[in-house]
Amino acid sequence: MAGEDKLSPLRERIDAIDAEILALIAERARIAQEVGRVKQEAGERDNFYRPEREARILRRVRDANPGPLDDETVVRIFREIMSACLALEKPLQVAFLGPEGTFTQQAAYKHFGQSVQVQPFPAIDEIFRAVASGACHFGVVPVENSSEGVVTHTLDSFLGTSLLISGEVVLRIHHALLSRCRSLDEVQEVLAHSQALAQCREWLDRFLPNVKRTPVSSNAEAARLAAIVPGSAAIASEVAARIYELNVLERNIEDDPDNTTRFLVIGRQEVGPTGDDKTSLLVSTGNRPGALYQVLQPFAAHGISMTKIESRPSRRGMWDYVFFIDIEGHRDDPGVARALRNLEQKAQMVKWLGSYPKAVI
Ligand SMILES: O=C(O)C(=O)C[C@]1(C(=O)O)C=C[C@@H](O)C=C1
Repeated sequence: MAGEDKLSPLRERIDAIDAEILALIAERARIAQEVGRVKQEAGERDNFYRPEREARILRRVRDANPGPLDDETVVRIFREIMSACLALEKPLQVAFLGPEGTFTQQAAYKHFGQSVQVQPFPAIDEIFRAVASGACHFGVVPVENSSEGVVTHTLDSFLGTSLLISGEVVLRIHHALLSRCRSLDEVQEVLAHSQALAQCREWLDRFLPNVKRTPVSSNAEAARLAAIVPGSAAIASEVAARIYELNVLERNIEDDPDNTTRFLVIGRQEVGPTGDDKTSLLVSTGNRPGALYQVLQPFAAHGISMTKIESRPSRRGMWDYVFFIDIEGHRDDPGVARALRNLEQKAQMVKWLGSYPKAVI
């Protein structure tokens, strides 16, 4: 075959490099096992996963990437190596909003790698319960979407929990239209989560204007139904198409090409500072004049930037609200610590929901 004589020496070099990579990965894995033994001897039972250390490693890899592979690709490769190393120390159980094939499952794998055991739960509050009870080490829940805003179920679940946020995951959301049908004109009903229906509204108005739209509990549930309800189609991910054996009738049907969802990782452990962190807070002020100003002022005074503020009913009475606030920095950073002390003097209640590394990719 043409060029074969030129390929052989290149392939020999690749073979030699693969042997070196394999030896180095094996050595890394043995050291991770040693780390696991040290943690065990120190009496750790559940604290094997160290998000702050992982974020530092992944940022170092991203910043040192010489190319030609892009940053996302090299981070993904190292993410998987670390995931496998952690599984040698202690396999993690991670709860996600199911069923199989949801974007939340993709977010869980993006954050923890493929070597964790993921477990689907049908509702957000069940994920909180699974983590609080110790049935799972961590949970992954959606918190906001760039076109649809906050996921109120998730915010409300923080009102009554002592769980902490240990990380965030940012995922680009690409919706596809999946069906057993062979073409768009056979489709009589579109099933999807209400947020996905809203995110694809312009596309649906244009290409399936007279087709019934039915909201269901998740996109993966829509895909599961589309496999058994004749004439139906689901809006879901291409991963769901593989799981439920559906045809991809159309790709990227979201109206906003930058459609992104942010997820939170919830757990029971505190995470140390990494130098590029976020802190989430729940603040209540009581219903008095200037309450919001009192909440914002300490951050402005200490030069802390706020990345999000969201108000929700407190469930304690009519017109009583709580604020969900995200700020830049870790609670151990001196500026953040000063702003929080100041805020505690002004607000009725300040609940720290966790300080955690910003998403690396
Ligand atoms: O440094 C540690 O504490 C480790 O356990 C090692 C390691 C790794 O593979 O680098 C694995 C899991 C932790 O979450 C962080 C890092």
